[in-house]
Amino acid sequence: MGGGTAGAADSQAAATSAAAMAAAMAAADPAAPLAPALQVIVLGSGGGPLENNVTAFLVRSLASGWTKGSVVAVDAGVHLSAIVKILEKTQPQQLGEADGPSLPHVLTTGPFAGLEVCNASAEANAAHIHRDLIDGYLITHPHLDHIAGFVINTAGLPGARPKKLAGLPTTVNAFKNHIFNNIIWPNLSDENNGAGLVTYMRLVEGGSPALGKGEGKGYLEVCDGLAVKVWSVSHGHCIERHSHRGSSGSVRHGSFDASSAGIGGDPRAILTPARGVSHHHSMPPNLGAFLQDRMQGGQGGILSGGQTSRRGSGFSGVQAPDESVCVYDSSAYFIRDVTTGREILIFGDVEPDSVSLSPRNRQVWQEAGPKIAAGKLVAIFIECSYDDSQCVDRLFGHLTPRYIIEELTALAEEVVAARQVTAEQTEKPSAAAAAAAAAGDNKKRKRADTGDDNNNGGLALPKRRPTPQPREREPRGRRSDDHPISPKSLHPKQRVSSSSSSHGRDTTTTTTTTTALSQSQSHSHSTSPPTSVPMPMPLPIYPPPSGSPSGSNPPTSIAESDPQQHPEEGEESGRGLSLSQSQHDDDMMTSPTTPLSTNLSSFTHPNPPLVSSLHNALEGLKVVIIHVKEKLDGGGTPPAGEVIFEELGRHEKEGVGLGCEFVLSRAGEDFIL
Ligand SMILES: Nc1ncnc2c1ncn2[C@@H]1O[C@@H]2COP(=O)(O)O[C@H]2[C@H]1O
Repeated sequence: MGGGTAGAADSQAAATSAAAMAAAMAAADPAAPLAPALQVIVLGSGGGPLENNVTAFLVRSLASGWTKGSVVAVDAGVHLSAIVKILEKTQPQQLGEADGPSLPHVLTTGPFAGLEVCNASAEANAAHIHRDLIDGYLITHPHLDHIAGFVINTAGLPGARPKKLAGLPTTVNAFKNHIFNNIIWPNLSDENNGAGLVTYMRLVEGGSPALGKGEGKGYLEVCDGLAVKVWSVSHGHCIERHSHRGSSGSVRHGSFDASSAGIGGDPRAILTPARGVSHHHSMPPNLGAFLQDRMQGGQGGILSGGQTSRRGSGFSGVQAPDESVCVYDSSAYFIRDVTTGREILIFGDVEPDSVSLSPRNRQVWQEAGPKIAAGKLVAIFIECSYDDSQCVDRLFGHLTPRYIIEELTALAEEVVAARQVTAEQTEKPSAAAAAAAAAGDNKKRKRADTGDDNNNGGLALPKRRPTPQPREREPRGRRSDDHPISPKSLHPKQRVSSSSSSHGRDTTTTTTTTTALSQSQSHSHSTSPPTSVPMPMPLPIYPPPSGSPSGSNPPTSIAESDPQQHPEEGEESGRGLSLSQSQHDDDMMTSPTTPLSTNLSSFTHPNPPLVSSLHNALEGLKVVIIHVKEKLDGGGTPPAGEVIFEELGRHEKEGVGLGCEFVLSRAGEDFIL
């Protein structure tokens, strides 16, 4: 597990030279596997409630060594204290003392192996790392558990250069208006007569086409050897009357919630690129900038039917008098090693497309798919805040294992499509030309038949699920709840049992899907009647593809999956799988974020050829689980991360088997990728 903490200075140096070699090899042979090029240090792996382990990473290009400004932080819920903790564990004993290693000293173990330190004190060395090595902070969203370390550390440790605070304009605006506002915290920024310790970098969503070239087009170089591209994603919704939000005069930039925009036609036409391999065919990569321009140009009315769209920072909702739903913006960063082109993808908090009022994950997967197919994108850091027992109305904009699988299935579709395009493109030109000529008419006819007008460059792609539609909102007239409300108090009549909410999360445990969990937690959780329990969405579990490795050696043997032989497990799985549509709909009414029934049917009636092709589609990809929320139950309950890990493994085994490697992140560890 984990990355390369075992690595000593030797291995770090080897990795660095390997990165240089890889670049040379890649230039000679584009198909050659790339050597590690990136390091990710996990400073904070959790999502609370413990405030000393909240989201924070350091990323660097191995080729850059430990030079000034060579490290970029991704979120900084914790920061300096976590670096101190790592150094305290990994600096040699008696460093700088008569009977210990002399100073300066090159660390030989831990995530900072290879770094020369000049102090015996771990704190002083951590201060050096913060002050001199880390220049840029990529913030996914402005929630406290992602920014607190940065805010506190930056005031106390000014360096010679301002820290670059980079994020979507919504994030930057939130810092301006709600953090560095001389109320919550002094204005450390270089705007509005601030102290100048922080300079804001407003990133263009989807990358600016004016930046970079070739495969690096659109990427912004944020530090030595690293370039980034950001996409906005959704992190739950807020359902309250909030006239205070957006009243600051900040116009929301970047991401765009067409579901609430009042734009005619299918919102996916704008939000979601066509199912082509490259969405850039159908949408400018800097859609955010385009919309930003439109809005700044006094055309904000396009968002709200003629009303000025003034929105609160970090929200995708439209601040219109008759609108009371907004979506928290978060983001996902593609981080690219400039020398080798190797990439990782790090998500901030994110919710599943299937429950989102503003589904935006598909566009990230459409960008990621071809990169995975090309072997460039090697790891995805994605949150899994809760285990599968968390009911939908308590997701608060987060993922659980079942939704991770759902999202990764969408990614797998994009990877398969990209591979197919590559395969077709590398066919003999003459054969391809002949086939294209022969198939041209057919395809035209087929597109007309299906109504699918996506332009895939003339290539027949496997049919992928469309991005879920934003949920239709109730007509205003039908809502009597025109008061500040929380999501869980919506549709009170539709709630099956009021005891469900009073029991909180405990009532959800009957949805537990792992045998281990049900055994270990059955004593400590309430046993509410099943009718009061929101049921889980059926998982995207497909039969193993015939002829595939799992066909001959299926991960779930008949005996294993036979409910007669394993009644407990069979019952749980069976319930999730055989749930009727009407029963499912009833259960999901407990949540305002009820997944669309179309999503459900897409899971229960998958396209067989596509399902088959998804098996092992993500082989070679590392999926690092972050932002796990501890339950702090005590009493021998397994840590939340272990439960999540087990559930992911079970979904992999019983589902299509996407083939990726799941890794649970832990603070203090690192990944060499
Ligand atoms: N409506 C709500 N009621 C109670 N807790 C919430 C609500 N919305 C968000 N939260 C919690 O607040 C937390 C803020 O950070 P997170 O998004 O990590 O996780 C969130 C939930 O744990």
